[in-house]
Amino acid sequence: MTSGPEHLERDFPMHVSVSEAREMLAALLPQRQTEMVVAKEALGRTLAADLAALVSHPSATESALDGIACRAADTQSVPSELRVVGESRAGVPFAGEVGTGECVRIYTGAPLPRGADAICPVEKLEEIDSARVRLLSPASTGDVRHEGGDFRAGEVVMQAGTWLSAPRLALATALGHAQLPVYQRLRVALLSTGDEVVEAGQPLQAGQVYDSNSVGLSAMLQEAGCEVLPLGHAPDQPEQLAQILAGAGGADVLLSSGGVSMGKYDFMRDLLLEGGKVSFWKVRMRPGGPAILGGWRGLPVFGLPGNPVSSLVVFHVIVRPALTGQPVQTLKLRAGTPFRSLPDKTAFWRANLVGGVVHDYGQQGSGILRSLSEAGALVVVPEGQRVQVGDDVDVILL
Ligand SMILES: Nc1nc2c(c(=O)[nH]1)N[C@H]1C(S)=C(S)[C@@H](COP(=O)(O)OP(=O)(O)OC[C@H]3O[C@@H](n4cnc5c(N)ncnc54)[C@H](O)[C@@H]3O)O[C@H]1N2
Ligand code: MOO
Repeated sequence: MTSGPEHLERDFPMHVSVSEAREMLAALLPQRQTEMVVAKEALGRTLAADLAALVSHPSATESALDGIACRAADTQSVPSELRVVGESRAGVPFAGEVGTGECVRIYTGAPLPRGADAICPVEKLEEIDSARVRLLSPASTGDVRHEGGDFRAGEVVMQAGTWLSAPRLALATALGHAQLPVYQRLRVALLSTGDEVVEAGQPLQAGQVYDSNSVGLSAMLQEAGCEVLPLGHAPDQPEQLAQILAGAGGADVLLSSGGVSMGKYDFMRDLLLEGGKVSFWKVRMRPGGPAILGGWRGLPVFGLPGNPVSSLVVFHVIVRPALTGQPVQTLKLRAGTPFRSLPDKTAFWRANLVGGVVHDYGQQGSGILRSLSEAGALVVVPEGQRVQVGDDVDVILL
């Protein structure tokens, strides 16, 4: 007869789908208050309100190039000659009006003078003398940036729920917001488990491994805008594990790695199965299948598998989207090598892009740590599918 923890009487689902796992984790997270944060310090946070532009961009109609501003109609037959009547530079606009046969020297970002509607870049100009230029090609109205052409004052440009990447922080600042309404950080307690796991910097005996998960996961949590409460490392002893978890007060959720699969010493699993509450155990994915979600004394606990590759993949496709509310972004790309999945598991293959085509990274074992850094992408193969060379596949960029 088969035995083991998989065959315990249970009141929770096993082998949930990746999207079910994500939704169940998100459902255990607390509703968060909002706060105002200086834009420079809001990297990775989530906007709690829509942001309308307080100003227009560009704030005035301006030149996109260094050259001269003139009337396009004057330059249709080339070469053409124009009289230079002044200069407009960023911050010091030309006060007059450009008339027929006239031009103004202008620089990128400088306001377009009245009367002018086109730009000719310096590369297409010859200086006849200090007051006259010859145009070697017609001036273009396309090199004028119109006031509000990017966004107009009052326009809602960023939506509540947007995750604040570096470019989005720059945009929020350009909209005129020095402080941003964001959700408070989730406080995530982080724990590594396993007798063989050793903190970096210590000597390593045969059979031991450095605690790479705590460093990788901590960095990914910070990128996701979370506050990390490091709980260090727990040995394979149930009492000590319970004691460490009891010290996670103040956390919104605990993220652990290791001790969730089928082994005798997988105590994170036992702690939740026997003394806690389980929302699900095992996800129909590879790598990452043994992940477990539950609670311990009211604290939501997500147990990642110990294998660093598995924990990275689970973090990417389940944990991060649940913590940030941002969907996993996928691209459709052409397969340059075959990929496949088992009938009951979505496969996430480490892969690389070569000339826009996606290739299998090579060794796919979840103990191959080099793949964490050397693979630039994950190819997603839904349950029970075979991908042939030339087929389109969903790809997540890492
Ligand atoms: N009989 C079965 N055995 C296993 C199954 C199964 O279904 N049946 N699942 C396998 C899969 S898939 C995975 S993934 C692993 C996950 O196991 P655990 O979550 O219990 O993880 P551990 O056994 O504690 O460790 C696995 C592996 O990862 C190394 N590790 C652990 N923590 C860290 C860390 N913080 N930093 C770096 N490396 C770490 C650990 O030394 C092990 O080599 O189970 C399979 N077994
Ligand atoms: O699926 Mo485990 O997560 O292979 O290593």
